[in-house]
Amino acid sequence: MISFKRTHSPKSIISFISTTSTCILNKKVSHFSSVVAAQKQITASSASSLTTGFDLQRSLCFLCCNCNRKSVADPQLLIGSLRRMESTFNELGDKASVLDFDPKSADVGGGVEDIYGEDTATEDQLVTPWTYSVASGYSLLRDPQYNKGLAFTEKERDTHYLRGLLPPATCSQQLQEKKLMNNIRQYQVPLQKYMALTELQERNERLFYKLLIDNVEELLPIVYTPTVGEACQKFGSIFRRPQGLYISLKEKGKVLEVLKNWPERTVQVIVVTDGERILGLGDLGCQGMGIPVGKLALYTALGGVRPSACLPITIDVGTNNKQLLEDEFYIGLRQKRTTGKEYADLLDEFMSAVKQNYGEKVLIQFEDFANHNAFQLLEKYRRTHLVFNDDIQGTAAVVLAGVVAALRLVGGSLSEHKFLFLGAGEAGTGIAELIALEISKKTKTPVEETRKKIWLVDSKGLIVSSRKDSLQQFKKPWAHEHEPIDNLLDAVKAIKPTVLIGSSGVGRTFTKEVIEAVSSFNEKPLILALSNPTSQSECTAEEAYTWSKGRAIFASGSPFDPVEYNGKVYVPGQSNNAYIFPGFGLGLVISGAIRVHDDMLLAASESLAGEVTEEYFEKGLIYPPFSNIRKISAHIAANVAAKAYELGLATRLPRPENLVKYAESCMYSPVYRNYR
Ligand SMILES: NC(=O)C1=CN([C@@H]2O[C@H](COP(=O)(O)OP(=O)(O)OC[C@H]3O[C@@H](n4cnc5c(N)ncnc54)[C@H](OP(=O)(O)O)[C@@H]3O)[C@@H](O)[C@H]2O)C=CC1
Ligand SMILES: CC(=O)C(=O)O
Ligand SMILES: [Mg+2]
Repeated sequence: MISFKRTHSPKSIISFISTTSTCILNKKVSHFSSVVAAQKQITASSASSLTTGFDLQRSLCFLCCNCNRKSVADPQLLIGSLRRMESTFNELGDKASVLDFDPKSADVGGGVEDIYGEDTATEDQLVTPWTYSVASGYSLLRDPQYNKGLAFTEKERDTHYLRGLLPPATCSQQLQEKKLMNNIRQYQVPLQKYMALTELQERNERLFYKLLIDNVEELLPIVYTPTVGEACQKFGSIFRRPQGLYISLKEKGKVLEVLKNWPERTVQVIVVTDGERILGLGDLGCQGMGIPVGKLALYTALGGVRPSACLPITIDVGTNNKQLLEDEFYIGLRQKRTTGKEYADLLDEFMSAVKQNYGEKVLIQFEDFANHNAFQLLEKYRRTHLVFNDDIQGTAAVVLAGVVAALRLVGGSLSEHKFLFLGAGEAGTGIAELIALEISKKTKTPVEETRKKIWLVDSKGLIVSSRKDSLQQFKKPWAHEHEPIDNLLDAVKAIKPTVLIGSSGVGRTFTKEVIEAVSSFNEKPLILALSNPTSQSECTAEEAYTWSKGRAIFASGSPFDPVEYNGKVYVPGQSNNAYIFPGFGLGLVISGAIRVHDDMLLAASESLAGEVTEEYFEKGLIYPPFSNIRKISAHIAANVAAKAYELGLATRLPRPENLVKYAESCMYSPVYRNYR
């Protein structure tokens, strides 16, 4: 048996960690609890030495005798590491007591025999799924967090046992990026591009993020809407390796244990879905996992949150999607959705377990829950957890920003405009409420009054007071006095909105008649078709420009190409919460915020609106391009953090003086690190 004793001093461990990169364990280590105390002691005594970016807990686990890790798959590799570790310590002046290790006493041999009996085991014999414990050599190439492929330098190839495992050529990250973009551009089918990018993410994480950051406008439609929608629909067929954590009804009573199976301990942002309202595609059950994975990729690429600090989660409570239940490749529980107490209990267990495992400051972003759960979950947990509903709150902030920016083009103040929504769910009522709040704050008018400028249409028609008793709770504030109207066109004619917003999840509902009607009483109608993916957009960019005779100011949830109309090129903007949530989350993380407050949403929105400069207005754009998004996210983060400090909700003290600089300094960079 190989065992280690942690008899050396904290100083020597720190020195070791910063000088022996081969001792970084791979992600499969699960014996963390025994090293937490040691970590605390070491962190306290030598915090300033911890600048290497290595994972201290993982490295310590390697050294900890309590772990009782019986073996590793390649003893020779381990012995090599230990020898170098010994000499490192000796060089540093720490003597022989550093390591109590005798390779001769190891009960594992080397060679090519089936020493673990895995190959010869019969079906009813149990085998142990051994894993490499040292990211070096072959395991380093297989570790997406550290793999650099051909970009490993000659020296790194020597130091990390990579000789012969790679072809002789070396190349830069830039060249790798060029090659990959060439490859990706050759795929004609967006889903193939999605799969190629997923494969890259699992192979070489830094290269994946470098590609995404440097080519954000080209790749966003692949890793995000619209392609991610198709990926979720076909998730079972294209599923290769799990990318997040699946918590199903089977794990009831064991959710904390499931969370502990996740290899990373320092999680800052969780995006969680139960898959019931995936974009405008409905209930995709467990296959909704593509959404948390995609959103968190944007957290890293657009907002600079470290990938290891991001955790995608799908809660599988069944699905009511008959087609999926009958699909042989479906990856989720094959049962109808559970509701009521069983659902609430599982969610409650999840929320408690997250807090217990990751503490008070982990951000839980609810994503694509159906509205009958989404509002209740937000209401239930917003006072006890750091929770944020992207569809309700993130969308609200992004749309408010777009509308405020558009005022520069259409004129008037926010309170002088009249809003009509098609769709009165999470997005619709969330946006409506934030607009009403902003007007209320700006004009010092009660929000009950400012709501009267905003009208919503749902599947049954205009929301009016005579329907109040039968309305869901979140619709009731919008039940104004008016005679019933059962369709959008008549509602447009009666209300005469200056701003028309689609959040119904139903495509092609802004018909020619609707757009002509709204254009008949507005010089420049503001039309936002928010529903995703592209197939569900209330209208296309071309329809908006053509039917309004080039007068509409248009943005959509999923991207559309520029449109030429009457010899002029119109560039549609993308009104998507992706502008907000990465920077918003970063702001919460860097300030150590413990709760989300509506004023933080207003702060984020104001920051985004402020990024729209004259050059974009001239093109009719009401959002800045995504190519500037990291700078935009840093500003949003700074504004959100400033608000958190102002409200007394920030715990990271003292407050950094320059929050923009601080936010930028916290952002993850995907440029390769050099290994010792
Ligand atoms: N661009 C962005 O950033 C975002 C876009 N979205 C998109 O918005 C859409 C809606 O999302 P969300 O609000 O969460 O969904 P919800 O299910 O909460 O709300 C949908 C609303 O649309 C109404 N509706 C459905 N069909 C019709 C119809 N034929 N005519 C009129 N109203 C209809 C529903 O009416 P009823 O209540 O009567 O059933 C409901 O009020 C989705 O496509 C989603 O992708 C969402 C978040 C962000
Ligand atoms: C963008 C988004 O969050 C949605 O469509 O649900
Ligand atoms: Mg969403």
